[in-house]
Amino acid sequence: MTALTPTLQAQPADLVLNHVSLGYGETVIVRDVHGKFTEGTMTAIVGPNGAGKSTLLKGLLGLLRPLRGTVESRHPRSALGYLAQASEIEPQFPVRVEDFVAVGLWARIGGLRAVGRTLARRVDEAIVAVGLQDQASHWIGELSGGQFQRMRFARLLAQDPSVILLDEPFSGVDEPTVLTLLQLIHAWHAQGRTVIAVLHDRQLVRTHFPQTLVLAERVLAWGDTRSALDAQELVGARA
Ligand SMILES: Nc1ncnc2c1ncn2[C@@H]1O[C@H](COP(=O)(O)OP(=O)(O)OP(=O)(O)O)[C@@H](O)[C@H]1O
Repeated sequence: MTALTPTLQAQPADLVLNHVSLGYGETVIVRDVHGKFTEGTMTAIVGPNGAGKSTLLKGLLGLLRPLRGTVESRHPRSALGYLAQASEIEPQFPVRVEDFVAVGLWARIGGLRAVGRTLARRVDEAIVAVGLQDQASHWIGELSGGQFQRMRFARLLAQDPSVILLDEPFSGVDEPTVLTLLQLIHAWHAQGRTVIAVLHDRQLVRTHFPQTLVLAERVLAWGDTRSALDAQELVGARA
């Protein structure tokens, strides 16, 4: 992707929600969300525990079909990068770091195709970008918690998605790793990619995320971070 400084109003919407309600079975968890995520924006989703933040991400990704309303994506699923809250893989699974990261390519090339030299280089670069070059051939079970999260970010880098959805990416992660991962997120943003992250740390949101969506079953506020968090405080819903 080319670097750009987006004039947000002029950018197309990557994801559009039309009065979307989401839930499980008969139970509605997220109600009547209406709005859009514009290309190149960097949005935090905050709200109390159980507010439906992870559920909203799953709706945006198409992993959960809306109970009401529609979600429109400008991109195929393969161009949406997703970091789930819990790891999607058991840490003791016998796979090496470089192979785990290479799975990020599958979304784009298909799992059974040979990885050519250019793509193999992309995996190497992703591993270096997160500082795991010395662990590339290690089993994933040998990594610390912070290294494991760096590896999951490297897989997203290898995937090269246009829109990145992160569910509590810093939870349980050491401070140096948080700084490294924040740098990667800012680099994605500077490249014009769209970033959406569920976060709990309000100070981190204020410092790093220009846009915020406050969710407590419904959207309480959605806009520039300062106004959204101020509105949240007014209605008394703490992140
Ligand atoms: N697969 C599921 N089946 C049934 N209920 C679910 C499922 N996943 C989540 N829920 C329920 O939906 C509600 C919202 O969960 P969700 O994880 O979306 O909230 P959240 O805002 O991300 O919470 P937290 O900040 O605690 O991670 C919770 O009551 C949860 O128990």
